[in-house]
Amino acid sequence: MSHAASVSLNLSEAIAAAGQCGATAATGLSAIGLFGGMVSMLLQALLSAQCQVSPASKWPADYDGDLDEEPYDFVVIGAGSAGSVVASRLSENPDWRVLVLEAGGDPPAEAELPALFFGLQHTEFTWNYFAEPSELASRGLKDGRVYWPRGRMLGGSGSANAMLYLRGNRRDYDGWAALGNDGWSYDEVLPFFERSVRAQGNESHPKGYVTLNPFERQDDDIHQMIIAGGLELGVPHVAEFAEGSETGYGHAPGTVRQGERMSTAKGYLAAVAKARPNLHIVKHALVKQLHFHKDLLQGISFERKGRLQRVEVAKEAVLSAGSIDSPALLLRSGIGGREQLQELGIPLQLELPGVGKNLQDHLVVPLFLRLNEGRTQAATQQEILDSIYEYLIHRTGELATHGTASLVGFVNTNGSSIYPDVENHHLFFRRGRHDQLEVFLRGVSFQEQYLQHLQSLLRDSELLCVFLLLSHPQAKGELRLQSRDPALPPLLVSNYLSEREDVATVLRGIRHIESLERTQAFQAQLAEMVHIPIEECDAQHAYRSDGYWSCYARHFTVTCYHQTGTVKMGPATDDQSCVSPRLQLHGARNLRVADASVMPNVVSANTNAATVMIAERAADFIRDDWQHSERQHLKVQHMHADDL
Ligand SMILES: Cc1cc2nc3c(=O)[nH]c(=O)nc-3n(C[C@H](O)[C@H](O)[C@H](O)COP(=O)(O)OP(=O)(O)OC[C@H]3O[C@@H](n4cnc5c(N)ncnc54)[C@H](O)[C@@H]3O)c2cc1C
Repeated sequence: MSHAASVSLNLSEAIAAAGQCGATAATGLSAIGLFGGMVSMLLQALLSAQCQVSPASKWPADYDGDLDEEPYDFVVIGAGSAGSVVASRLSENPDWRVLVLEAGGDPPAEAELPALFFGLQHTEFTWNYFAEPSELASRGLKDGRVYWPRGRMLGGSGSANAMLYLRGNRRDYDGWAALGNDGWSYDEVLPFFERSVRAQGNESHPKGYVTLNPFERQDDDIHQMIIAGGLELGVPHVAEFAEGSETGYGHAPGTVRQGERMSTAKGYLAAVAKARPNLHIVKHALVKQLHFHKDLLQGISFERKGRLQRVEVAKEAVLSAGSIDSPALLLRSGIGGREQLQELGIPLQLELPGVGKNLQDHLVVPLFLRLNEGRTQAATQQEILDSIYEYLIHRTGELATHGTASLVGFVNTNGSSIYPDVENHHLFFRRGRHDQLEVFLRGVSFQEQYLQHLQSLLRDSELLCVFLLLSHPQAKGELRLQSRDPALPPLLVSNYLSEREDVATVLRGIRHIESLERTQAFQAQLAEMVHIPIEECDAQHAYRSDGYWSCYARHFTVTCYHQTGTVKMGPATDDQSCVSPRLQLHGARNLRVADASVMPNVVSANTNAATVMIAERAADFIRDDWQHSERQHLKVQHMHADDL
């Protein structure tokens, strides 16, 4: 980031003078109009550049035709990370009519700018879910509840996420296969990862719809400090996470292109929708229920513009509403544990006790380091203005990236394996960027007194927040319905830090960050762990003792937004599994689930890449099954003809 301002414009004075300048320009006394014309051209260019960030033409049209005419071959519920992929792949066959029902609409402009992704939270573009309060975790958050947003727009959470592209570790997928999920080992899923993306620097890769690129690098001194600190502790610097998430510090590529987000809704849907009359996308369509006759899904009802509608399914439906809404929709449709459904008075359609169970998430304990106290320049208003101009006109600069967030550290805190047990993300706040810190801390729901304390430090220091993420949580949470009324959100239980092993791993992760704090690289930037005053922890424990850090972790337990596993994949012999290894709902003939909810165990990395891979696999299974049966059908017809 360029910290030097080239022109010393006093912004407040300039704004105050603007009114007077307008009056002078109107009377035309002190200008001949040439310069005024140039300024007006600039203003028009800026306004038009603003409109180009997310114009409606960037997104597929909202289908407004008659949905009752004939059944759709395939109906995909949710146009998120996974649903967009499934719908795009299925509609490659021009003979198949494909319908997508998405509860949200087009993403707002803010979703396009990598730097603003936290700003989407707590808005109408997110499902604003909160987990239940717990004695064991998240006590320093508002109402003691951790906020679990999911994207509610085309692209789903993939339009609200931090765009980091990481596949997870070979061992994750081999572990899925070992649970009886044939075909899901790392070597078997790798081609589906490759199929989904255009590799970095390869704009003409024939397979992938989603482009990967490095994030523009800002705050290079901070990147170097973290990498050098890691090296001092023996954690390697990894040029590329070649085989998923192996231990080391390295830069993750982003699902980003020329400074703009590249969600699957953009890459897979918008890119093809105009050319595919067999693909219909209906926005603001809130699916309410799945209708079965015995084991056959026949129709889907949804609400749109205040009207309840129903669409019929000829071949299959694919549920891609994400790890919270997919199980919730199944439960509302009578698919789940018998007792829970009976309690709510929902008629049992299909007994699948695993629906909503096995909820896994990467909990995060954010730790703050104060840097360069008293010796760093505060960000100026002019730099902020420059960054807006730079983004609007060139799609580069501070707004085209999220600073240090792309620098990821996978660490094994036992030092005994290359399989990481924690992952670190890094969020850097320059001195004076109270606006950025505010958006972040409000996003993660910090209570006001903690927010104010951190804000006060930013007056004369920089802050580095290390997002300490638990890679393999032993504790599992749960999703239940609190009512059959779809207007009421499901009840979410995080169970964060309810297993001793998880607390122990978090403690080792914190010790790793303390060791980093003591390295020469960190000391050169005057790094010092922030002691946030927490009454309960300070009263009961010596600062930095194990007891203190456990107490700290139980106050500041947030999420990395990786909820998974609530409609678990597994063989029919596992009574907690909900879908087969071909992603078919156990006990139903024509319903598949394809999204992050099917992961039997959360991968040891951020979950978007794995979700896209799952969706590619789902489309492949469907194509295989139906093309095979259509070929069989044709063969039978031909045989009949020959017989005649
Ligand atoms: C803030 C945030 C940051 C993240 N950062 C990263 C990151 O940097 N890297 C990474 O790998 N992962 C990241 N993740 C996680 C990743 O984005 C998700 O794992 C992934 O997007 C999940 O995809 P999905 O298809 O399962 O669900 P989603 O993408 O959430 O899609 C579900 C879709 O279904 C729609 N829907 C839900 N209910 C209904 C209904 N009843 N009717 C109709 N439509 C419905 C939703 O509106 C949504 O569009 C992040 C997530 C969040 C929220």
